[in-house]
Amino acid sequence: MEIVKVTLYHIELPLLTPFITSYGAIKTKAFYLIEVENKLGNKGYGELEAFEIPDYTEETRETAGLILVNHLLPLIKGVIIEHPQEVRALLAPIRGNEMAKAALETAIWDLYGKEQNQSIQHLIGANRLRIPVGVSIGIQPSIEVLLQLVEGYVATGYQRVKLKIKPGFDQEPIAAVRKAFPELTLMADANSAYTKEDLPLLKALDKYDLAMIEQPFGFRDFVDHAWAQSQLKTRVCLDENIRCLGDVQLAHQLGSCQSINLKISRVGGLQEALEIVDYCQSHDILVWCGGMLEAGIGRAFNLALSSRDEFSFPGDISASNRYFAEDIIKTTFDLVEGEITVPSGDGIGVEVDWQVVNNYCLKQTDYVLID
Ligand SMILES: O=C(O)CCC(=O)c1ccccc1C(=O)O
Ligand SMILES: [Mg+2]
Repeated sequence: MEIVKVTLYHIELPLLTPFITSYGAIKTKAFYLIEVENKLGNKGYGELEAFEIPDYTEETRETAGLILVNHLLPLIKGVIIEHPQEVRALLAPIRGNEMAKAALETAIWDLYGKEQNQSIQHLIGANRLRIPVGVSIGIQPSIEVLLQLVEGYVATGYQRVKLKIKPGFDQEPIAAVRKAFPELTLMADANSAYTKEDLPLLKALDKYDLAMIEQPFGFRDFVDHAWAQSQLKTRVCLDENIRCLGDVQLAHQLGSCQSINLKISRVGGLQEALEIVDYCQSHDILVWCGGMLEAGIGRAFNLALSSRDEFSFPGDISASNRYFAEDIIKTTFDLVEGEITVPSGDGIGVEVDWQVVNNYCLKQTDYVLID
């Protein structure tokens, strides 16, 4: 295939409730929907998931959009792409900027799947029809509110609950949720809110039988995480500082974690994600699918990836109605007995709902890649 046109749709979908982490609050899902078009006029879609503020990783929607347009598109202009696996090497001259790369790469996977009349799920060697999922819960104003929320999600069928924590909101909420739900698969995510000095605090969480604690320390740290993992009973999971397979290898060799939160966007695309899955499988690392509050296209990619057999631990892939009143695709992802059905149509297997896109699109820009 040859990509002859790329369109970016700047979309802002309101979130039903703000999502609050140790570092800030997200009130709307602002992103680019990216459309790639081949010579026949066939189209593929991806999402650029970088947030508005560079407080999760360094990229923002705005910087990633600029990198995509000014530096990535020229690298694919005029290139015949036989398989989406080739895209990563084409984009390699540009350092970092994983979310910009993932947006383009996933859109090309979708287009390739449509050209071949095959689902992404099938293309990546996965075949599970439904996958068990979990929910990630932001920091709440009180323990009572948190308990009510957890109760609601558990009653709805979510098979695992992740609680956001920060200094001052850790022991109490975890103790309370564990007491109310003794059997629940429960974990905590600190989004880098702690330092080495806080180890006693983290050690005190060992008694709550957490499945893991995600990213307690700095977003570029491997050494302190290794030290923490050696002191803790609870598994350490890394999120923010895993940007490529090499980071997973480094973490494994140093003993920085026993689990990886894998996000397609944070590692630069589906191909890198698949190689990370293989490495984790052969090195006894528990790999599971994380989330970026994805809208429908990104969520569909997460479902496809999670339908690989290696994903036994329920990921952060909630149903559409956990975040959105309206989504940009024609189907919704519903929770049925704690599971969500993986899309099976060609490519990513879901159709863009243009009426919704038009309602929430702030700006559309076309880039023509032929002279
Ligand atoms: O439901 C989701 O999409 C995952 C939510 C989540 O935990 C998260 C959301 C925004 C930024 C970072 C994170 C994270 O995994 O740390
Ligand atoms: Mg996280």
